[in-house]
Amino acid sequence: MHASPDPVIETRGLTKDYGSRRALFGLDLRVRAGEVFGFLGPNGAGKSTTIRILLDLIRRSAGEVLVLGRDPRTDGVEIRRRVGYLPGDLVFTSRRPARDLLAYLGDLRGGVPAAQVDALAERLDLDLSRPLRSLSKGNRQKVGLVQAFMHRPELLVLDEPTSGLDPLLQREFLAMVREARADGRTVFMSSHVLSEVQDVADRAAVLRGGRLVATEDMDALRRRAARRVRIRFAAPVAAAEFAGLAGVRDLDVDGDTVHCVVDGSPDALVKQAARHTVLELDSAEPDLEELFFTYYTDQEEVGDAA
Ligand SMILES: Nc1ncnc2c1ncn2[C@@H]1O[C@H](COP(=O)(O)OP(=O)(O)OP(=O)(O)O)[C@@H](O)[C@H]1O
Repeated sequence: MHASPDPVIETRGLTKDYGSRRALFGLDLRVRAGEVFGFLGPNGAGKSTTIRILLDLIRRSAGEVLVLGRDPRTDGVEIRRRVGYLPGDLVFTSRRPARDLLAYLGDLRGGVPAAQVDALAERLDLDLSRPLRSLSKGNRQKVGLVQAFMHRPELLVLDEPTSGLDPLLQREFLAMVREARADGRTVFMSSHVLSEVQDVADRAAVLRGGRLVATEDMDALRRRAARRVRIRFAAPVAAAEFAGLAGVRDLDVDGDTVHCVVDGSPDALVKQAARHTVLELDSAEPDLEELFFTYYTDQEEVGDAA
């Protein structure tokens, strides 16, 4: 599959009112072909509203929307056929086994080999013979994931895909997302926390109170993010040697041990440390959540001032 230069999802000035209450305020969103895009925001930010508009499950109040080059308002059926969609609120009332539902949905999408369904169910440790209405939240989520992935759609739109999955299954799910991207497919997934998407997303956008407050390239974000570093030397070191090094802050030197936070590249710190004998070095993963959180806080201040 070759990547198209056109965005797979594009919204311009997307606005949604529920009666007199505005849920989305002029959203401009572009998701590129072949990328994994994290759509982040706290509960009530408008993630599900946006996603439902993309699938034409609800209608926008204003603005423009294109999904796979089509307008959901006129081509909703085609979009829903071509997209793998996981709803955020999956409820099943049927007594029939999960296998029947998946076979039915597979037929609607032009036929999906049973072996493909079985392989996904096995990966997610899902028993397809159980009646749908008896399934726990986690198992319902697995059925939702199988139906979203099983026809190998060119675009996956997943609303809170990791909710209800234990850590092992979350990892399996992320592997499925990586495989989809390796096949040239596009994944748009929402979450209320960055940590669930940070390892897999190429870019992420933050939605707050119905407004897009940031869109970030994850690699760039990682490079900018702060890391907490601890270095223990063979002999005591002087604080003055480490104070003022490029990127180093919150320095605390306690005899032979240096604690600090490094913004961006640790190069200056590493070179200074290398003048001594280093016994131990720990560097905590950058806290991207904290970096993203600053956007939320900034926005809150703007909102409070208004
Ligand atoms: N059918 C509806 N009628 C009225 N208001 C609604 C409706 N659906 C959502 N809202 C409101 O619109 C806002 C956005 O909700 P939405 O469900 O899109 O947020 P979300 O980011 O998906 O959050 P969550 O993770 O809690 O679902 C919220 O204030 C919500 O109360």
